[in-house]
Amino acid sequence: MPFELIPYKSAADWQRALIKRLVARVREDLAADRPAVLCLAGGSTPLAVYAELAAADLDWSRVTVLPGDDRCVPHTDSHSNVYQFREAFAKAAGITVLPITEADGSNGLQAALDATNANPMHFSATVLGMGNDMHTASLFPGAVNLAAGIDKLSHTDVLQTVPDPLPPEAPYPRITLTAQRLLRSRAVILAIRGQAKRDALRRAMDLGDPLQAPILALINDSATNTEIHWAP
Ligand SMILES: O=C1O[C@H](COP(=O)(O)O)[C@@H](O)[C@H](O)[C@H]1O
Repeated sequence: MPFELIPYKSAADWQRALIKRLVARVREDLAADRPAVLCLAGGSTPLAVYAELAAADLDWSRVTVLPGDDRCVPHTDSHSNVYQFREAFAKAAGITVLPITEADGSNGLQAALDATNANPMHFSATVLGMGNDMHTASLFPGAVNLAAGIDKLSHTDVLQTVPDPLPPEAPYPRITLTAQRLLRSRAVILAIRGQAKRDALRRAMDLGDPLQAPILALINDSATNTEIHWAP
């Protein structure tokens, strides 16, 4: 089954379940003496989850987190996903937060290549978000290189991209992990909230075309059971 939709009655239930799932994934990898690496969605939806996850009783010094995509802005800018992760995980003593963008906000690929080359194995978990336009990570409908980003046979892990049109709330070029890299993970979790995102998911399924609805490349993968966690 390519995906499983898990609805919650409240945001609090959704948040608790996501934290439990992520803690379990990290504990399992640490117990097996594997590196624990969480590839995480940016944007606004999951930030409260990360802030509470950071208080979990884990050996954070053995955990790495990196964004699945980021905006090409300086790391001191609050639109930067890595800036938001550093704030959210401030309580997780010893954690490594890896950037995939350049600190000065330029659109180079070196940081992304360093982050992915240093972590070539399966992620402990990939957490995805989704925009109302059905983009996930920075795989945007209409981007000129979207086909390369969702090609499952590609050996490319990271891409520079420019959303077209640029979203008004974050009008920046982006660096994104590709679909095949995001899916190389022991758990693929789409974490979304609100009716607009549920409607967008329904629209994506009706369209049936990942070039129009990139989220489909991540939830309709025959080799992956993507968990979709949704709350109002
Ligand atoms: O631009 C982005 O948007 C999506 C969705 O963000 P949200 O604010 O609607 O939760 C996010 O998943 C992605 O990582 C981010 O860079």
